[in-house]
Amino acid sequence: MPKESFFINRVKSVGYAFKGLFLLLRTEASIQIQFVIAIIMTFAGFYYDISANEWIAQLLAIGLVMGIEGLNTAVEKISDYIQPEVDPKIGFIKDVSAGAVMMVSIIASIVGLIIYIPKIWV
Ligand SMILES: Nc1ncnc2c1ncn2[C@@H]1O[C@H](COP(=O)(O)OP(=O)(O)OP(=O)(O)O)[C@@H](O)[C@H]1O
Repeated sequence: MPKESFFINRVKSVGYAFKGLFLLLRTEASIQIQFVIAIIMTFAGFYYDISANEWIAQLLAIGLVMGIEGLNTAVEKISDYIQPEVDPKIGFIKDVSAGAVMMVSIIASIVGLIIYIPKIWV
């Protein structure tokens, strides 16, 4: 494949990915809620003047939760597309996908507690 076409294809892929990001933010309530929480936590980070390492942990936690939520949304959409009827296998697939979001959300909450509890209560 010629180099130019490879480069143009990469640029197009980035464009599609941004389109997906805006679609998630515009249409998915769970992502919208997480986005609002991310903004609140960013303000909290500046207010409590958290360290560089704490910013890294917080940003990774936010990115992980929202990224996995995006994949969970994709799993839900594929599931509804391939099987609109009630189906225990689809139920299992959706449950484990939601479980992945829950797993990173619990860890992200713990990261938040580790960062902010000493700043708020000490
Ligand atoms: N086709 C189906 N067959 C069996 N169980 C299903 C099916 N669709 C959904 N479920 C069950 O309902 C739960 C919620 O599914 P749903 O697709 O509404 O997800 P949600 O988390 O409510 O999504 P949303 O982000 O759209 O609010 C699933 O985790 C699963 O247990």
